[in-house]
Amino acid sequence: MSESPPLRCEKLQKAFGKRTLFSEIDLELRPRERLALLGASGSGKSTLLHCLSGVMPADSGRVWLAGERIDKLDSNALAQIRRRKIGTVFQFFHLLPTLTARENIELPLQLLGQASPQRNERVSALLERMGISHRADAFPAALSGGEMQRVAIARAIAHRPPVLFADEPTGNLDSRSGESVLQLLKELTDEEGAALLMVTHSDEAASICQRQLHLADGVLRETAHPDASR
Ligand SMILES: Nc1ncnc2c1ncn2[C@@H]1O[C@H](COP(=O)(O)OP(=O)(O)OP(=O)(O)O)[C@@H](O)[C@H]1O
Repeated sequence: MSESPPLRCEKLQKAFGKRTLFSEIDLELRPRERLALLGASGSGKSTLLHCLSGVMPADSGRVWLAGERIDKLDSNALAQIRRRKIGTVFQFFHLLPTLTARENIELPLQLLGQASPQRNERVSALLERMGISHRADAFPAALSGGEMQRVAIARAIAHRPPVLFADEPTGNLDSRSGESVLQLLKELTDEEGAALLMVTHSDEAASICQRQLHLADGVLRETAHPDASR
């Protein structure tokens, strides 16, 4: 049996008041694929990401996460699916300030009821992989932006979701930390077999993706990648 696409939507439509941001959006993310979503400020990129990740209902259309249709679910069922099937990385990290780096990464595993020894093993391996083992017991306020984003990426992927969403993951980092965070995001999605949908304004960030889509006037257009082998 062929693998379900990690993410798929058909005829997705969203308006705010009289302004239709997009309509008739069809999109399929292939297994392990990284896709960049580009477009001018205000074109609706984040709104599309929110509709695809189940944060916000679309006005109409259908969305599947790893083969499960999510657009008609009640909030409990949706929360359960989102917990298992997606991880999200934000521009401003969104770490819980009262938890240490280790505890932030552990949280999604706890919510899924994973036993403590497996949790510890997974979190230690991720801390090591992200090069932040020495910061495991630090609270977010004591971490640099780059370190916070590494924790956030580890947290997003800890439960091995088939799809990661990232909204401007380097938007709040200097260029050097941004570059190393992108490299880690690329390597980690490859190693873990996760697909990635990333909203970005940055060509550098888009260059880690095999596919680039531009949203303009409510329409998605694919642009050829200048270096598809990256
Ligand atoms: N909850 C909301 N209610 C009303 N209007 C909204 C809401 N969320 C977003 N908008 C409007 O929808 C438009 C698209 O917003 P969105 O954040 O999706 O754009 P974007 O392409 O991600 O922009 P940017 O690149 O600046 O982050 C904007 O005009 C915004 O003001």
